[in-house]
Parts: sequence; C-alpha cells; structure tokens
Amino acid sequence: MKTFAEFGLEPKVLQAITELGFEESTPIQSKAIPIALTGTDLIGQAQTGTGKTAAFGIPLVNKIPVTEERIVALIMTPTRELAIQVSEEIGKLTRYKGLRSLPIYGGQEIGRQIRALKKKPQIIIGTPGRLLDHINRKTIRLDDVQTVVLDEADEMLDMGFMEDITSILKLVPENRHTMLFSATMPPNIQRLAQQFLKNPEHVSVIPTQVTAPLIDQAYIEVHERQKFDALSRLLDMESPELAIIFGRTKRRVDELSEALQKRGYSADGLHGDLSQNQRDNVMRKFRDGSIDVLVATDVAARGLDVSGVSHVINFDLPQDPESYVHRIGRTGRAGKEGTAWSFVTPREIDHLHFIEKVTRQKIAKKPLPSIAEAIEGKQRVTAERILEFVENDAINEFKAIAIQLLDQYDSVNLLASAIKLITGEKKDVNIELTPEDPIRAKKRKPDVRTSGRRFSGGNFGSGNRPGSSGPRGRSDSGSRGGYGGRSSASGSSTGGYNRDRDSKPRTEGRSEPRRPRPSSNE
Ligand SMILES: Nc1ncnc2c1ncn2[C@@H]1O[C@H](COP(=O)(O)OP(=O)(O)OP(=O)(O)O)[C@@H](O)[C@H]1O
Ligand SMILES: [Mg+2]
Repeated sequence: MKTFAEFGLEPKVLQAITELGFEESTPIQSKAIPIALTGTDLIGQAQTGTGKTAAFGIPLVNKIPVTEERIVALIMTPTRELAIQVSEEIGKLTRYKGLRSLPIYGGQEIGRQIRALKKKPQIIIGTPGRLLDHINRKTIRLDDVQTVVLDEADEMLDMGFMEDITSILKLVPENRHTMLFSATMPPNIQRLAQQFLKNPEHVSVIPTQVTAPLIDQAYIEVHERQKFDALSRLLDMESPELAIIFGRTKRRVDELSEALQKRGYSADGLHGDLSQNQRDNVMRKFRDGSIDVLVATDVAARGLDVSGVSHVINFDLPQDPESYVHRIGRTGRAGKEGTAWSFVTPREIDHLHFIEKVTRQKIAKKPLPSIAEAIEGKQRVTAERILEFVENDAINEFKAIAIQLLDQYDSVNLLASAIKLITGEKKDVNIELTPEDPIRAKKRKPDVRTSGRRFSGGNFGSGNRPGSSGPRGRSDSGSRGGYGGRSSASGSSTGGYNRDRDSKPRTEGRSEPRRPRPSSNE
C-alpha cells in the first residue's frame, strides 16, 4: 500500500495526515486519491470503515488554494451527524493549510449558520434539505463550486432527496469534478451516476464479501418476547466496550433505552424525533464514553465513526441487506475487530437468508447465552474493574476499614458481597416492550440488479476471494491490507452526529415503498 508521501501532496496536507496518525493509505485511498487529484469524476466503493472520507477529503483539501474566498467545494451527506463528522475530518485534514469548512444541517439555528457563512468557508458539508433552504435565502451560492462529493448517495436517494439533489446540482457549474462514495452500490446509484457524473472511473475495493472482514457475525433465533432478556444476557456475557443496538422504530428505541437504563445499563437512545440538542448530547456522551450503549434507529447506520464500538446488535433485523451492511459496519473499523449479533424471530429466518445471499456471507447461528454465561460475564467485568483498582488507584484511605472487616468476617464472603454490590444486579425490574411485527422476507425482483451482483463482480467488484487482497484481509499479511491503524497522535475521533433519515417511514420498519419526502426536520 502506498504511503501518503507518494501522492505528491502539499507538505501542509501531508503534515495533517501524519498528525491524524495515518501511516499508510488504505486500499480505497491508494486507488482513489491519484484519480481524484487529476480531476476525473469517480465512483468509489469500499467496505465500511476503510477510510472513504479521507479518500475524497485529501484530494479536495489539497487542491483548494488558501487565498480562496468563495465556496468551491460541496459535500452532501444524508444525515446531520454525518455532516458534522465529515466536516470535522475535513477540518483535521486542513489544520495546517488553514482552509475553512462548515457543516450545514437541519435542526441547528439557521442564524448561526448564516453568521458562520460570513467567514467565507471554502468547503460546505451539508444535508440536502438545509442546503436548499440556504440557497433559497441566497445565503449560499453555488456558482463557484468546482468539486461536489456525494457521500452515501444511495441513502440520500432512499430518503427521498433525489429532487433536492437534482435542484442543487443544477446550480453547480457543469464543468465540475464530481465524486460519489458508498460501501454499497444498489441499482439506483448507477442511475444517479449516469445523470450527474461525466465518464466516471469506478474505483472499488470490494472482495466477494461486502461486509468488512474484521466483523465477526452471528445471529440468535429468539421469539419477539424473549428479545429483551436475550439482549441483557448478551450484553452481560460480552461486556462490550461500546455497543450500538439498532431498533426498528423510534418507539422501540425509546422503550429499549429506558428498559436498559432501568436494568442498570448505561444506555441512551438516538432517533429523528429528538431535538437536535438531544441528539448532539447523546452522541457526545457516547463518544466520550459516559454512556456505553447507544440504542438507535437507522439514523446511526450510515457512515458514523465512533472509535471503541466493539459490538453492533440488531435487536430487530433491518429491512434491507444494504442497511445490514452499514449497521454492522459501525464496528470493525480502521483495522480493529468487531462483533455483530442479530436477533431473528422464527418468522424472519427467510429474511436472514436473503441478507446472507445478497451480502454473500454466511451468518453463524449461536445459542441464546445462558443465564450462567451472562452472570459469569458480568462477574468477570467486575473482577477486572476491581483488579484495575488494585493496580492503579490510591486505595490507602479504604485500607483501615478493609482490615477491620477482614478481622470480623470471612474474606471470601466479604469479597463476594462486594462483587455483588458492584455488579449492580437489577434483574428483578420488570420490563415489557411493545412487540414489533416481524420483517417479511422481501425478495428482490429477479432482474439484472439482484442476486448480490451489486456487491461484487460486474462494474463494482474486483472478484477477489475473501481475504485474498481485500482491504484489511486478516489472512496473510498481518498488515491488514495496508491498514496500519493510527498512532496515538490521532486521539479519538470526536464530533457530533445525527442523521436525518429516520423521520421517514422506511426506517420505521415498514415494508412499504421507499422514497417518501423527507420531513421538514431535516
Ligand atoms: N490511512 C488510514 N490509516 C488509519 N486510519 C485511517 C486511515 N484513513 C482513515 N482512517 C480512519 O478510519 C476510520 C474510518 O474511516 P471512514 O469513516 O472514512 O470510513 P468509511 O469508509 O467512510 O466508512 P463508512 O462506509 O462506514 O462510511 C476513521 O476513524 C478514519 O479516521
Ligand atoms: Mg463514510
């Protein structure tokens, strides 16, 4: 894999990349960056968590002169959280160069955005609805835009943004440089590309399996009413560092996060009916580790990059295979390993097979964790926490009472009681969730676009065997396909996150046709 120095980037951009801790380029970066630097339109597809943001961000930042005072680059994302996150990453890449980038998204006070626009940002990252709002108010002009990026373009279409995207792109000069990126390439993306890109190069780093190879996937067959117990056992057994749990509807997310809190888990919920402030708060808490379980609708499925997410749990199966791929892709990012579990009710087994078929990936069946496994997991975590204290913390002030207690009581009984107390068993709290209907198996029409071809072969796939030369293949190289990870200089990624999509019916888990108009809360 190429080092970043080989691309002939400006020293200040290179310096920022080094600061981020990126040692080598990822496969999609090493393919896409040279093409993007020449100004050729491109369609980039690579597995989740493999650095697509920097693949378009680096060439973008490299080519804009610091003296520029107009908006010359426009990046569109489907959700608010993603707009913020991408803006932060662009901000980091341009740290030394000193370009200005600005996220523009619904839910944030427009006056604040208008004031920020007066500082003449060169790069705007926005969700389509709010962008149009600014365009209509004439607070954003696109006459000078030279580069357009559509991140998660298929998702924007699914959310019903086609019309908005079309109106926006009509205002951008035609001789622009356009790039489109996603981990999955469902059929509608090809139509979009035909319409808006000029002789694009297809750059794809997809072996036969579209899901990232470092994600260990499994499912558990459970009845709807057993799901909550299964979840708490699973959380106890696995003790995730950070976990994202996907629920089908906003109501589900509310009920589930409340139930988890009642049972003593440090959880909170994220969906599109929360205010922007609440959404930002939840994401901030999740990023800084003050909660370790994020319960979310598909609003959190795309693009979100939170370091430390070790587990994704599909409490409800997603409707589409693409959604499955993006959801589980919140873990196993940037060369780290991750685990994805899905709960499947007996009536949804066919739907699971459909997901397996389209993603060309077998998902292993595992038994429901037993109570014993759950207890053991919880106790193990408590014991680890205690041992950390023994090693690292100042505990002198507690030693007198410890000696006194040990004098009077049996040491094993004492420690066992302490562990019980710390473990915080709250299993007696009764939990009832409103049942969700099972997802019905939805077969795609057997036309050219079906049968998993979109994920491999054809225009988009390299046809490699899994692990042979795919990104981060864990098989032979040890370097994980050039993903050297990042040095500690990088710090953890920060930023806000929210996405606009779950204001629409599709995310709320009905098997209706897609593409309702996005609601005004965008
Ligand atoms: N060359 C690199 N070396 C190490 N880490 C990297 C490199 N490039 C990107 N990263 C980090 O990898 C993580 C994932 O990157 P990014 O969010 O761009 O993935 P993505 O391909 O867009 O995923 P998704 O399909 O989920 O949107 C980020 O934390 C990013 O900072
Ligand atoms: Mg991305």
